[in-house]
Amino acid sequence: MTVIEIPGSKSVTARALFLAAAARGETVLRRPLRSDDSEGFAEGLSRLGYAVVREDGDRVWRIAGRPEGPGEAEADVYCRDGATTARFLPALVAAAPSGSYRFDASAQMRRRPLGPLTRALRDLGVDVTHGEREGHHPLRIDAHGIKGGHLVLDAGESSQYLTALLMLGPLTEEGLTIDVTRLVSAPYVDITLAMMRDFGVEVVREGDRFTVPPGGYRAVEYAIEPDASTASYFFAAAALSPGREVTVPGLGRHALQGDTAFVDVLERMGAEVVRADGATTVRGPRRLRGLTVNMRDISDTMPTLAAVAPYAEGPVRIEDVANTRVKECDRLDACAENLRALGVDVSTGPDWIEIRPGAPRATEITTHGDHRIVMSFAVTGLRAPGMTYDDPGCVRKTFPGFHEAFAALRDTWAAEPPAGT
Ligand SMILES: O=C(O)C1=C[C@@H](OP(=O)(O)O)[C@@H](O)[C@H](O)C1
Ligand SMILES: C=C(OP(=O)(O)O)C(=O)O
Repeated sequence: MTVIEIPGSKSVTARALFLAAAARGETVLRRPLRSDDSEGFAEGLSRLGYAVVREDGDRVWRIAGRPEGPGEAEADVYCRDGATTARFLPALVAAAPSGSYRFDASAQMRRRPLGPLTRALRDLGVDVTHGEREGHHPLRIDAHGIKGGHLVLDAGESSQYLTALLMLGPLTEEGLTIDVTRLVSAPYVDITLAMMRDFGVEVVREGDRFTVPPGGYRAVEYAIEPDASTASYFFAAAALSPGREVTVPGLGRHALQGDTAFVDVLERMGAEVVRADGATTVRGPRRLRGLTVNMRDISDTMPTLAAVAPYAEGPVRIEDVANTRVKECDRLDACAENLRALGVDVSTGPDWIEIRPGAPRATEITTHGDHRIVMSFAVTGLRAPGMTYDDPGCVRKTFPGFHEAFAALRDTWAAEPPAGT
């Protein structure tokens, strides 16, 4: 059995930072993610005048909440590549009684949309000015408090618009009612609702309507669980390796993150999965089956599945993942491009990809600066040694130590025969 310690969840860390910043009192976060995305979020908070103090070798972050709003009346915030930073922080400052805040992001993040969110903020009376292109970074928020009210939101492109508005709700005078017309990545909204509850706010959900009461958050002590999307590479590595087992502590059957359901997909393909209270284990089968799977809820793990798919005995068809085209890169195209370069037969449509069985030959992976493309094809590389990447360092977005951790797993397995052989 190989035990892998996975760094903290990006999504949980970003929400915890938002909620802590807005809460009454001091929040203590244990085991936050330390990566480019979460550092960018914390840096953004510091720029806005919220204090994030690091302790215990950076394993604990203390945040002094400011329910009254940012400490700075004006600030420039650079959101790097992080969509949680680029979409959540404008919502955090929008309810401030006054202030002018400018946001910008990397070229990659500038290409990604946030129009439905900024339109909703305008509907609430916030002054939003887009710098170059409507619905994209850079942008400026001129805040003068938000009364609250009713919104209709299309979150069919990204659930992060809804998360941002839900977390903003308690900071408005009268609260918010949000009717959602479309929603992708729904389990991320469940994370938001569960964490808002932990910080003292109960959102009422009736079908597609979310009612958020006013009143603000309270500070708490909060332990961040390991990142389930990051864990997918290690679970996939086990699934590709007959007789090998990977156990991830801290991600058990009650985990918050929807991406834990990636192991259900591996199970359908033939892997053995054990879901305990405090850990999940995946054991590699002799053979992997092909399948057709809808990944709308867990689309960050689409590239992980695409990268192991050639080793299944039948075709793997992944459906309902149109929004992976507006992530760090167009992930459907990037997966297809790299699989073809490996010699694998692939087809794609507007919202699907189908991968036929093959025998990948190592190549240089074209990453498009996307951490998930690197980490996914590293898994393919377990059976096609010699893989290289045009930008291996882009893993820093969510897991700066990925290459070392993955090499350690490979070395451990190389040194000992698998169980049952
Ligand atoms: O809210 C979040 O933390 C996230 C929501 C998802 O995005 P979309 O809702 O844009 O699919 C996911 O892909 C992203 O990595 C993190
Ligand atoms: C899509 C992702 O990130 P984000 O949208 O938070 O930038 C991701 O981490 O795969």
